[in-house]
Amino acid sequence: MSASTLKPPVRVAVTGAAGQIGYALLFRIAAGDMLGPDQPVILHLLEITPALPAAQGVVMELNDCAFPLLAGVVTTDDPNVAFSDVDFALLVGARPRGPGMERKDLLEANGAIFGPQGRALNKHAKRDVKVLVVGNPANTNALIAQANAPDLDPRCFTAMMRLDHNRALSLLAEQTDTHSTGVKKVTIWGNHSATQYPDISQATIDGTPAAQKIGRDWYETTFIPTVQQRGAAIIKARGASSAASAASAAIDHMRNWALGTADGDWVSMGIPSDGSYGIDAGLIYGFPVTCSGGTYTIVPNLPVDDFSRRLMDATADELRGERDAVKALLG
Ligand SMILES: NC(=O)c1ccc[n+]([C@@H]2O[C@H](COP(=O)([O-])OP(=O)(O)OC[C@H]3O[C@@H](n4cnc5c(N)ncnc54)[C@H](O)[C@@H]3O)[C@@H](O)[C@H]2O)c1
Ligand SMILES: O=C(O)C[C@H](O)C(=O)O
Repeated sequence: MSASTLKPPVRVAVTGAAGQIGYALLFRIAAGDMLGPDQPVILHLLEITPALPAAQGVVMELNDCAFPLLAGVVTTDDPNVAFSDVDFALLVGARPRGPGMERKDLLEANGAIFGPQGRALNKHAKRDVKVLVVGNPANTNALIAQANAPDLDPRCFTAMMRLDHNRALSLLAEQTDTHSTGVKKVTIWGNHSATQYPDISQATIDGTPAAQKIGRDWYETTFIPTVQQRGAAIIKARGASSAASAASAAIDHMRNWALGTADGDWVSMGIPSDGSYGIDAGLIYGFPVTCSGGTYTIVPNLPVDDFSRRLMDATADELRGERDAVKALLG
């Protein structure tokens, strides 16, 4: 692409830039996977002070790739610098869980990171900044950041459900011997946790309702728990939490938010509830959404049967409990 067909650069902040997700994410953003082949980016990397030398090493490697779309890199340990004028912010920097832990066990250690970052975004980011929280527990960390950014539209803050969504697509494709691109209209409701509800009641597989292709028993006893527990299974297998697949999901989430979703399908995003589907307004909850023109819209009027209602309410209950546990951090 010639320089004259490129858009003006946008600023993309990534926190935890020296971590394992950061390492899988930054090169793909700089290659244009997130915002397209005509969109130059200036990366703003935030790390804690002791990790700055490692972050500098990542910058050396970014430079060594000579990416045509990389228009600059800012590296800092100061959120006020990192979030200055940013159009996008991917909040990854936080502790990962180890074996035997649930993601909410990280609330105390990680919750404290997101208040100051919310305040810095409030002061310095573009007013239409798109924020994706990846650091766990992602939904409640997004709530903390949002609560500390009262001058930004609350809808600027989202949490990542896309890894769960992609896991569900892939598992359904494997089970029905097709490709994940043939699987549409899957929803991950609720929390990015073991209570999430991977719902295939509206899903189609190669155009046929999923319920006609897979048995109810496999759905309830294998599919749902496998998607819910996939993060723990990766930790067990790798000895470290998912990184490349998490980075890929973050790219997918931001690309769809910025550039739109495909006709005839939707994606799952953790977004502030507007009360749709009986979910308390304000909770950062996974919903089915379509995106267009840089905004997301909850898919309306889907039927909810008793089975779905029970699982949607259970994951909302967990989010309410997490919100109550961090009351002191909510500004
Ligand atoms: N939402 C999801 O689907 C999903 C998927 C995978 C991992 N995660 C979560 O993402 C987070 C990061 O995972 P990882 O594997 O990259 O961990 P990691 O330990 O490899 O990297 C985390 C990085 O964040 C940095 N960091 C810590 N505090 C920071 C702060 N205040 N500001 C900036 N940087 C800071 C650390 O120095 C470290 O370099 C974890 O909380 C993990 O559980 C979420
Ligand atoms: O499971 C984890 O702790 C990491 C991440 O949230 C995942 O789902 O892989």
